[in-house]
Amino acid sequence: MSEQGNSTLRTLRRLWPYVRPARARLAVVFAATMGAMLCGITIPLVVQRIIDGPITNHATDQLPLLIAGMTALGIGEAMLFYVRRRVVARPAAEVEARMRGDLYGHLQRLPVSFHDRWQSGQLLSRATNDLVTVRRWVAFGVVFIVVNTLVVLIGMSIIATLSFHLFLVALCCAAPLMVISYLFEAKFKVVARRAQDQAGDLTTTVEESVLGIRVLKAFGRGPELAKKFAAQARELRSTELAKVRILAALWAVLIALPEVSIAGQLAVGTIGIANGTMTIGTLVASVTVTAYLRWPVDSIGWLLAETNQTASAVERYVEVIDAPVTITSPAEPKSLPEQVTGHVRFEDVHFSFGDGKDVLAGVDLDVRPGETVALVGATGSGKTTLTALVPRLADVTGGRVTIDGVDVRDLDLAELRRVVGTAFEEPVLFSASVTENVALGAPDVGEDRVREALRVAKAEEFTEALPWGLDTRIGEQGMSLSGGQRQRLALARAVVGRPSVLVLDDPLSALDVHTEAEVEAALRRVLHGVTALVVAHRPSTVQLADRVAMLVDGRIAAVGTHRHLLHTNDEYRRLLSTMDEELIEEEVAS
Ligand SMILES: Nc1ncnc2c1ncn2[C@@H]1O[C@H](COP(=O)(O)OP(=O)(O)OP(=O)(O)O)[C@@H](O)[C@H]1O
Repeated sequence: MSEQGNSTLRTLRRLWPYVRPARARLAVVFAATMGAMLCGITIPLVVQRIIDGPITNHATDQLPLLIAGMTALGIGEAMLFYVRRRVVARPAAEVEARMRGDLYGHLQRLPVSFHDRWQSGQLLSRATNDLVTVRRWVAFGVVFIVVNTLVVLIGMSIIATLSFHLFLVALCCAAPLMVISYLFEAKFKVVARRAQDQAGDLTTTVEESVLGIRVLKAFGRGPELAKKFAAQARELRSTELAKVRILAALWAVLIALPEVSIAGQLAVGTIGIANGTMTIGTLVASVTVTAYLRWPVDSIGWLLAETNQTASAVERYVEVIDAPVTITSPAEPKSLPEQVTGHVRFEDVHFSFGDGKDVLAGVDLDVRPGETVALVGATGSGKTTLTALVPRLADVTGGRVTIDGVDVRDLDLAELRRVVGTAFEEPVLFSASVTENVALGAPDVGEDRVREALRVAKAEEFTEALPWGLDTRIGEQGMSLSGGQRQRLALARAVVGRPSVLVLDDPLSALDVHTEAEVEAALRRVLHGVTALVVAHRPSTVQLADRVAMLVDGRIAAVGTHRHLLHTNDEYRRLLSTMDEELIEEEVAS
């Protein structure tokens, strides 16, 4: 078998764990399909008996039996095809569902760094289009490629037993089929993979433009993105057309070959009948078998296409499913003390995104229990990266982060994330009720705890005023809520599990003065009694903190109270001046 064919088989073998549980029912499908095809291909032999018997001999005594046999074969074929159709749907759908479930679970376990690298449209197309291709192949492709190949072999054997000369004619037409299929497979696989990747890119563009519709409208960039979409769609169309061209050429040959075979057999058979070396029944049976083989032969082209397309789909699937889950719970996790104080320490912490550049180059920071430390630094200085290390959204590449003296990597992930509450710069909300969105922070809490969290985050009033109160389904991305409302819901989510440590990545970002005041008030309450590390882009956030840590060149350049740093540190003053000139002047004057 060709290298290409080998790699296709190797790839398809990855389906086995998913197909295994459905193997009994798939075996029934195979048996029913094979049985149906065998019934069909046996009918010409009965025709031969009728022609060479009752018709040639003008004797009808055997006719009822032969007609009954033929009818039984026809009914058997129909019933077995019925069984195939009835049985096949469920195992194929189960294979698809299991694969999709695994993919989804794996995507959840994969680290944030994986999702940073992969376009969501590519992941989406793998979870949808590619798995539909797999289901179709399991239900249809794999069954018929095996059954039809066997039927072609059986058909050829029948022709061989009928007449060696007719068999030679049929074989001469079958040989080019093998060569063409071989050439076709290599070519089609490349184009099929390209089409699937391009479909993924197209999905990404659609997804990005839907999610970013406000930005696109605000900046009038819709037409530009439409152009990008049209270009990608054109590219995909031309790849699809290339696929069609390859298939069309193959089909032309596959359709022509049986016709040539029938013509050749009629020529050779007629000479045989004239010479008395062949019966009419033999020729009719051979031609009928060849005609019956038309569908199995014709179908081989697109079944190979489907097989290649499925191999590409599986290849794309395993690219994701084989991606290593690098952030996991240790085999023997350590425990935190019963009363967690929330003492967070960064000890000589280094971090690199794998490009050889240290974003964090030896960070030492001690956040005492119950203290709020604001993290400031120039844009791109690594503030978000530093905060991500506490709940292990990323792992340090050097040094360690500890909570109450225990390295976060030694803790069970579920326990760590129970202890550490997180809110991000972009307060993502899901298309679910207010309660469900908040309870995402601690799934096993009851409604009273959700209400308490909403109260703390100053979100109770507006959520209760929603049409169905806390049961109101808030739109995708929380679009039906204002920025300040979304921020407060994200804060409620961060505190609902009563964490000992809070990590907040710029919770006042992109708010207007009015909503900023509301969220700030919420923050004051949220921060009370927990250890908090808060990324600050605004002087107002800085003022909420007990101390401020300034990140410069991957290290903490200064730590102290806001007032102290303001009076003693030029760089801090410079940094803050980029945030709010007026506020600094007021402070310095006082
Ligand atoms: N996934 C990534 N891969 C490679 N580099 C990254 C990645 N994410 C961030 N960086 C780089 O790491 C550096 C620190 O980024 P980070 O987001 O932590 O900065 P920040 O201080 O939070 O910035 P800002 O104040 O603008 O939010 C930046 O130079 C950024 O370009």
